[in-house]
Amino acid sequence: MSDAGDPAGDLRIAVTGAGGRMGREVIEAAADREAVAVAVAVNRTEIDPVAGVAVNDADDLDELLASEAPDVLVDFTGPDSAVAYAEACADAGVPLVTGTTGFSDAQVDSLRAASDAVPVLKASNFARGVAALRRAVREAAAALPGYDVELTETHHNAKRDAPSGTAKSILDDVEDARDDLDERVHGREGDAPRSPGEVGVHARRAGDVTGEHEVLLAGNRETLELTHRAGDRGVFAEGALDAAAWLADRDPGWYGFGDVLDAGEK
Ligand SMILES: NC(=O)C1=CN([C@@H]2O[C@H](COP(=O)(O)OP(=O)(O)OC[C@H]3O[C@@H](n4cnc5c(N)ncnc54)[C@H](OP(=O)(O)O)[C@@H]3O)[C@@H](O)[C@H]2O)C=CC1
Ligand SMILES: O=C(O)C1=N[C@H](C(=O)O)C[C@H](O)C1
Repeated sequence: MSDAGDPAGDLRIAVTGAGGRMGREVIEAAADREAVAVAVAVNRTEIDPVAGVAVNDADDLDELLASEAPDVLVDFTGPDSAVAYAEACADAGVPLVTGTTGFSDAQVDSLRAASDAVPVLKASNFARGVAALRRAVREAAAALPGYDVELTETHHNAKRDAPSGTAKSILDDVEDARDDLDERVHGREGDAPRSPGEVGVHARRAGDVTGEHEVLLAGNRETLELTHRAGDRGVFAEGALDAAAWLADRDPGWYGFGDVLDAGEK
């Protein structure tokens, strides 16, 4: 399907949401990468080829997974479709990498159910810098007991879910590191004094900002700010392809991007 060809030995990926911001980025990153070929690309609505790759109707995904047998499917779509695609992967025996965010707890349970049949890797952020930010935040939160913590994320004006998936992952990290913090307060208005157990969460949507996450830790006479800024979506696409290459040969189970980084593999 890809003009780049499909030589034996290549990692053959399927891409859902091929017409989306991230789907396009993944296809373009695959075209730039040796030994990765796009075997299947689908989109919900009809679109022109992306980077020379023909894009099929997402309704035909089951058939395409059966006929093309890709090594792994890379999904950046929306929560409902990601769950449906996970079920398709489980039926077809195709490992799944999903970077989609905004899932409900029940939807995460559905993804986990698929991981009984195939390897499933879910990550709210495929930037290596965000993985480092999360480690730094865990360490700082544990090292600064009693300090107030506030998280601010900024994204482009077309982002649907708020707060971002990355913000929620960071908040989980903070709460793991600090037992005394257990109340997420989303913005403040009116008479809203801060209580000790809260973590403030602020979601900004503006222009074409790719994605920024800032964690502020403040005591009475000092502040610490830890910030990650994504320069472009290529950083996420590269991480997702690294994850796809790592996941293709794994046993069924539930994985995160940290597993890829811990293994030290590209
Ligand atoms: N983990 C990470 O590192 C990153 C995660 N993301 C996440 O990836 C997801 C996609 O982001 P982005 O590419 O910016 O979004 P876009 O809106 O640009 O693209 C979404 C794509 O998914 C498709 N889609 C959406 N809903 C459905 C549905 N119900 N059924 C079938 N197809 C659907 C759209 O199809 P159509 O063209 O028909 O609308 C489109 O192709 C978001 O959840 C975002 O938060 C984003 C960046 C990095
Ligand atoms: O929708 C986006 O754009 C992004 N979504 C992810 C998230 O929700 O955390 C990751 C990144 O920040 C970009």
